[in-house]
Amino acid sequence: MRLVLSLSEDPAVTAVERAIMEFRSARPVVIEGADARALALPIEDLDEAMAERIEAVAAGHAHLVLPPARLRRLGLDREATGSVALPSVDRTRIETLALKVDGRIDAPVRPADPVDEEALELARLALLLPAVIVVPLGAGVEIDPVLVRVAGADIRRYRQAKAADLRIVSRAPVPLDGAPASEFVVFRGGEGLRDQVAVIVGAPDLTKPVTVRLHSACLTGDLFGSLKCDCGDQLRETVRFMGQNEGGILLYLDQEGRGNGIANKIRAYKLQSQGYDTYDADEVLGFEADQRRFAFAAVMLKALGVSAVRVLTNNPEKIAALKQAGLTVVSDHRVLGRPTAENVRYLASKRDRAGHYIDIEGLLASSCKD
Ligand SMILES: Nc1nc2c(ncn2[C@@H]2O[C@H](COP(=O)(O)OP(=O)(O)OP(=O)(O)O)[C@@H](O)[C@H]2O)c(=O)[nH]1
Ligand SMILES: [Zn+2]
Repeated sequence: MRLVLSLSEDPAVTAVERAIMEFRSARPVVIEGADARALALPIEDLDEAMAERIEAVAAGHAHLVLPPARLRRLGLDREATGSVALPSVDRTRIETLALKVDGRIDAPVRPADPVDEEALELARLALLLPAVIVVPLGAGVEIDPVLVRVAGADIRRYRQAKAADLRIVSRAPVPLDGAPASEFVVFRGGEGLRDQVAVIVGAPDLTKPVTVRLHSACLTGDLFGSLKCDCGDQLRETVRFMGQNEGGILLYLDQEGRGNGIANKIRAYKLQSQGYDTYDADEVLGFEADQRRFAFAAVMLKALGVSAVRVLTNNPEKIAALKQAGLTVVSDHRVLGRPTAENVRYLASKRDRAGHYIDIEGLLASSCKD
């Protein structure tokens, strides 16, 4: 007997979510493109045994897919994803090409196929290093045991499809220091099915522009008071400001490490300890300057009944994203942390390389007076 249980969710989305989980577990998946199929495996956690097994299937036809940021670091002038042939699945060579600071390109770089791009997107969605081994599969070739299969087109559509798919799963009052009348509202869904939190401070009047902040999670700064960034100060200053004024909504977004994940942020911190600045360190790892998308944050605000906002941020991208999503941005205001010996270079990089509105000289002058 065969029973059919039709899943309420979109099967295309389900397939991508299964594939993300396989990637996070260091298992390969099969990506089915319009006219090609390929086996794809992230390079993170590639052990000798898996390398040998991939080698047996690849028979010399594997290639390593690298994003443009990494190719630039390898000395190429490129704006597009590329792939390098792997005559053998050699872990040391793969690591050098994908990760090492002194890596240099040692073979021709071919333009990426659509399947290559989709494999890389899957690695990013899984918060892994953006570097993937791809083995084209000829027509009729089947792999045993059966691997998770996913359509490349579904991977491409996933982020956008999930951005608006958020629902409230729980809410309760949580009195905060300086803002006793606060409520936590937890949303679930979006990219990666993470939990995203809206903290409603006080009782903002939703018929007027509401003070809001989109705050990307920073475990090191928010929780441990790391001196490397300004996040903890910004978080607490926002709550204090909202508590003392007409209230507001703080979105605490699960976007650790500018969306790269905590593991990649700590990899980047290691590079920073060797002298790279915040954006160069990310580039060594293959990440473009900022991976974050903020459209889903606007969806959360709208779900809470907000239509016009005053934004607390120094980041022009956040302001643009809220406008793009159809919210009325009435004004934007700076929210500044304390400058420290350890974070001043980080702040300067954000100002100089990402156009953040940070008056470092003013900050330093005012912190000297204190
Ligand atoms: N990859 C990477 N992420 C970092 C680094 N330092 C801090 N972050 C992350 O950067 C993000 C900063 O978030 P926010 O404070 O919301 O954003 P912002 O872009 O600085 O904008 P505003 O604070 O609103 O002006 C957090 O996710 C941090 O974890 C770093 O050196 N590398
Ligand atoms: Zn931080």
